[in-house]
Amino acid sequence: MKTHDKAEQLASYRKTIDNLDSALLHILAERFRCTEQVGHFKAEQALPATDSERERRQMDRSRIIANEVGLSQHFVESLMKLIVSAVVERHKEIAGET
Ligand SMILES: O=C(O)C(=O)C[C@]1(C(=O)O)C=C[C@@H](O)C=C1
Repeated sequence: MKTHDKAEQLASYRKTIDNLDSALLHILAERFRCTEQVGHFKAEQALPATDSERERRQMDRSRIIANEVGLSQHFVESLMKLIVSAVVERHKEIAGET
């Protein structure tokens, strides 16, 4: 492959990566918009920010999906924990505001 073609190939891969990153972040923002509503609902109903049983079931489900799509279970679990811990922090903030 010529140097120019190699550069074009890499640029093409990176365009795809940028599109996928954008899609991922849009979906993540949509999830946070939903959990924001859950946070307000929980605060209004005086429910705790954390639901450990729900998180356990989510982790089980995430591990199954990770296997189905060929992602590392460890990676998916870490990612889900990162996201859910940010949600719990936000729910605590909302509860403190009300
Ligand atoms: O399902 C809930 O009760 C939520 O508050 C949402 C969520 C999540 O981000 O998925 C966040 C915190 C809970 O501990 C469990 C799950």
